[in-house]
Amino acid sequence: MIRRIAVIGLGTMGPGMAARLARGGLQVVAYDVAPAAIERARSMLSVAETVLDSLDIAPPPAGVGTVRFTDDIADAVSGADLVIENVPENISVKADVYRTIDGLIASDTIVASDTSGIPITKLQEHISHPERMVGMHWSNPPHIIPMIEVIAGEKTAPQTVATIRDLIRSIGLLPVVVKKDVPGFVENRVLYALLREAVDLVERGVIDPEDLDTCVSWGIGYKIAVIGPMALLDMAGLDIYKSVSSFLNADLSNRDDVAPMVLEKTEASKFGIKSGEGMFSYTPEQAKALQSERARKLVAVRRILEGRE
Ligand SMILES: NC(=O)C1=CN([C@@H]2O[C@H](COP(=O)(O)OP(=O)(O)OC[C@H]3O[C@@H](n4cnc5c(N)ncnc54)[C@H](O)[C@@H]3O)[C@@H](O)[C@H]2O)C=CC1
Ligand SMILES: Cc1ncc(C=O)c(C(=O)O)c1O
Repeated sequence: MIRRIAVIGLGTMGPGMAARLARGGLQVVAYDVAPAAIERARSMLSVAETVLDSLDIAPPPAGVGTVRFTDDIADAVSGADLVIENVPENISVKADVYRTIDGLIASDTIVASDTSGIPITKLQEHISHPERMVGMHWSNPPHIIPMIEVIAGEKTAPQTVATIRDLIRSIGLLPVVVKKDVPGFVENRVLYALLREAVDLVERGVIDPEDLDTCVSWGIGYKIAVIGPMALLDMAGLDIYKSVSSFLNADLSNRDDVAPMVLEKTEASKFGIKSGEGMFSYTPEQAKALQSERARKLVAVRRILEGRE
């Protein structure tokens, strides 16, 4: 039974995840190596709680469902039934965390990674009880998107997968168990196929970035929220898909390295909203306004999709 959860790493993903778990009645202890990240996470927590209210996700009874922040990793993980690791997407950074917590947790504590796509089998090499390690891949923003992928590595015990799947269900979220530990799992394989083509089209001057977003959001995104890709094939007709894919697949980007446009921007520390500039530019005020506007729209769409409006 999972009651107490340690969330390790409070950057983009950690705070919303902590808020959503607490709303599900779990006792969360949240830790980051950077004091500034802890401070930022504290303020993000109340923003996420307001969004959870607008999704009508009822608060748990008083006394359960709390988030406590700590700057001590031993304090964070001691007594935890589940540790969710949310540190940067880098095997050696993640391995350091696993090594640090290895001696601090019980042998049956589950260690989940929110990795975007590092195979769980690789991460398991760095922990002494690999049967208790599992992928638990949330989607950003984690307090709003209900789907979470659950991935077993080669050494993950089936019971570990079942426990995490049941936990996700028990707090009203939607687990999807991925059957093979492939890089990127399923969500990011699909997303990165789309992003590779989108970046390539902008880089080749086929379309401007703003128009690319209009085309994809209104042409594909809006539709795909209602009709998934497999159902869409049937709606369009497999005969049409066969004809178009027979000439188009060979023309799609098959780049197997990072696009120069992305390398150029990241080398200039243009990471997107978090640094004020990426594909577009953002003042701090614009970034804040954009975040609440996006949350408001995602909540409205989700309420409709769930048949609550
Ligand atoms: N950004 C996204 O949209 C998504 C990211 N992910 C995955 O979640 C993980 C975290 O991603 P983000 O939150 O975006 O990263 P981030 O870079 O925004 O935050 C990472 C946090 O980890 C902290 N950190 C670094 N080393 C640490 C350590 N040894 N102990 C404790 N904290 C440490 C950093 O101070 C930072 O606050 C990555 O594996 C990423 O691929 C998964 C889903 C979506
Ligand atoms: C660009 C990008 N990369 C990874 C992830 C998740 O792992 C996301 C997301 O959840 O939105 C993303 O947008």
